[in-house]
Amino acid sequence: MGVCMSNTSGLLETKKSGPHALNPRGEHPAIARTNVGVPCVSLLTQETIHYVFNPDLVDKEQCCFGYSEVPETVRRGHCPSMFANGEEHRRKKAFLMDVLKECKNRVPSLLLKTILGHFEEWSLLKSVPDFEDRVYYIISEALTEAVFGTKLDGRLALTWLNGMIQLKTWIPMPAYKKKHNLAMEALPKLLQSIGESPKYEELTRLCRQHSLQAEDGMVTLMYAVLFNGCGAVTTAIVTSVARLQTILAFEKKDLQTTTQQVISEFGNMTEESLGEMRELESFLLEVLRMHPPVFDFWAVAKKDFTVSAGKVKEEVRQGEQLLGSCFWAQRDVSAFLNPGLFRCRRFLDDEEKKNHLVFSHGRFLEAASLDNHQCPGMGIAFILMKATLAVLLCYCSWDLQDMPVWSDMTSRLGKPDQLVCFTWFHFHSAEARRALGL
Ligand code: HEM
Repeated sequence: MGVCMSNTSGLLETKKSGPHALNPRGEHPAIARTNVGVPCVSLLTQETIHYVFNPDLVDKEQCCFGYSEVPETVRRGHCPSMFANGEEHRRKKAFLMDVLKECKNRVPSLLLKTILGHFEEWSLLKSVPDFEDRVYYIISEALTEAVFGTKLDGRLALTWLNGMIQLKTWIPMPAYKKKHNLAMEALPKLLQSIGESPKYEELTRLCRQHSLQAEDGMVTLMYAVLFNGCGAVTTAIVTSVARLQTILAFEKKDLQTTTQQVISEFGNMTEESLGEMRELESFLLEVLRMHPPVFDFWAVAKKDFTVSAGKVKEEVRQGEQLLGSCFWAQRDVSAFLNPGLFRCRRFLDDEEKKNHLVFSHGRFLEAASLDNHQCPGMGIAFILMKATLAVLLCYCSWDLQDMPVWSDMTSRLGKPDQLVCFTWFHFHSAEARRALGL
């Protein structure tokens, strides 16, 4: 079961093969000892991945994802909620959950307003080569306006995001270093905009209520919104647009018709009407099953324990790194028939299947809480993803530059290998405004 490899060769293999490095012979092990840049015990099935979610057994390593890290220079030494443990995590998560709860009902209308403005602008362009970045601008403008009362500069936010993660290696990485320097320069500008935002006083009051220093709270919130939130949502939208290209024509037509029916019935896009778009939801869940934006969940054993899967057992020692592979757990044949096949209606035909999704750092149907690291932004994420895709499906036309192909490169976060670009884009703006009562 053990694979002897140095950190450097392990890292290079992981960079080359992504999650396939964990399953090189296609044997689908439940547990594997390997080296992906650091030695780790990887957990690859529905049965074993849950050990990585158990705070009684594991802790988060401060600001590290196994072989990579978020250096203190891009977070002013503060520790975002997803890397915090125990009491610090509880305080930070409680603060974030309060903020997200307060702003959620503003998200649909702010998003639609932002989408209309951007799509009208895209329509005037000859082509949209930077489609991926432009989705990030839409999502971050809408979400930052909901949270801070003013939109933060999307380009600055993306510069910060793109330079945040650094590899732990001696190999010189000039491209990473350059992005890191740009991210460091973006950070004070973003914090300044937040300091001048209409909601700043209210947010710092909330920080005090949760015993957080203002800057600690703001960096934590910025990370949650721009990294956890906008990063993952943008990726899922881009992957969905690529997937729309690969499904059968009648399946795409069905998605369009059923979404259009809901819009006609409600005449708007609110949490309620979005909740009725069940075909679109099943399509999205299938995108997130096959192409989760976060492939790997990392943790460190805080005591010795045994991981078991049927007859297979592995002793884990305190201090060892664990890697829960969301990518493989969501391709586990014990839960999903033909897991390598993209099936739009998989979650419509069988609702129970949702229990086996773990892309939110735990069971999809289990709520986020102060005692777990599960994503507290799922409600908002589905509003953002469904509303954007509904407008794209019902009121836009485009052509992709390349037929999407997936070799599951970790750096692409679930998106196809090549950048997703439009050779042309048209937005039926008047029709959209009429249908949505805008
Ligand atoms: C499809 C979209 C999304 C996916 C797939 C996703 C997934 C995840 C995952 C896997 C984690 C755990 C990361 C880890 O601990 O290693 C996480 C945490 C988190 N997410 Fe999301 N997320 C999404 C959208 C959002 C949105 C829209 C927000 C905010 C509005 C958000 C806020 C957070 C926060 C604050 C955490 C940290 C939780 C904690 O500290 O316990 N996420 N998310």
